[in-house]
Amino acid sequence: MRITVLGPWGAYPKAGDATAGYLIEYDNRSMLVDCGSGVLAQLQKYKPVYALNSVLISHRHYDHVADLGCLQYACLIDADLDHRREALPIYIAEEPERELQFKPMKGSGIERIYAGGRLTEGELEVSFFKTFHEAYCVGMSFSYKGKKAVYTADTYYDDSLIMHCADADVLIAETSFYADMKDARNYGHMNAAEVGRLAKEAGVRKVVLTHLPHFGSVPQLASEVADVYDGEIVTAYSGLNLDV
Ligand SMILES: Nc1ccn([C@@H]2O[C@@H]3COP(=O)(O)O[C@H]3[C@H]2O)c(=O)n1
Repeated sequence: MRITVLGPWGAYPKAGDATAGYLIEYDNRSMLVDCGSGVLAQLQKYKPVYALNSVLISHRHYDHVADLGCLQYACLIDADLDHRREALPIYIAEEPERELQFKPMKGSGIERIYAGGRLTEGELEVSFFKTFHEAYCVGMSFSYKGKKAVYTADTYYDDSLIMHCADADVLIAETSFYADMKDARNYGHMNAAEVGRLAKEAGVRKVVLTHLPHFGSVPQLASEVADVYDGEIVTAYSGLNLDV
């Protein structure tokens, strides 16, 4: 599978860029993971919106869903133009007892995903695990032909994340704060030292730092992760390809 980063920023996009969004391509299929601000514009650098087969949303914070309504409009227009024959399934993480915020539209459908759940699409298996954030949020583990990629989505550090990330070929980890931000947990996020610890304890082969902060010096994050973790470290940017 090939993962392309569409947006590496937390909170809001830098000029011309995007917040959380990842394109996963496998077996001639395309899955969008998170749909933050600017993601639709980034996506279309690589393929038309009607080429998407499914969408997964980790949680309903704006920097992960800001472009979702516009994505639904694109599906509506594509359906009217006959570019899209099947409704695009949009899977949104939400607690079982809560109503889903987004409503289906012509061209797209809305379905629920939750921690402990699974989704199988061809040879791609996705399992969802609980993360620790202000909104209900799921991390995602992708298995394809013996390879494993994990996306933490938004979370503070918790030892329970280790088993979900264990032995991943690639860990895409939110790295919202610098190592000296000891109370990252209070914001529902990880600092760079905690990302290093997670990558090390889980024994992952490569860690990709994402959900990047708008302050400080972003390259410093990788050196702070490297103080703890010996494997390969890449700081995400829009257009980064990860072949897993
Ligand atoms: N003191 C703060 C507070 C918040 N933030 C960012 O704002 C984002 C709000 O949505 P989120 O998904 O919880 O991620 C937060 C941080 O990236 C931040 O970078 N610094």
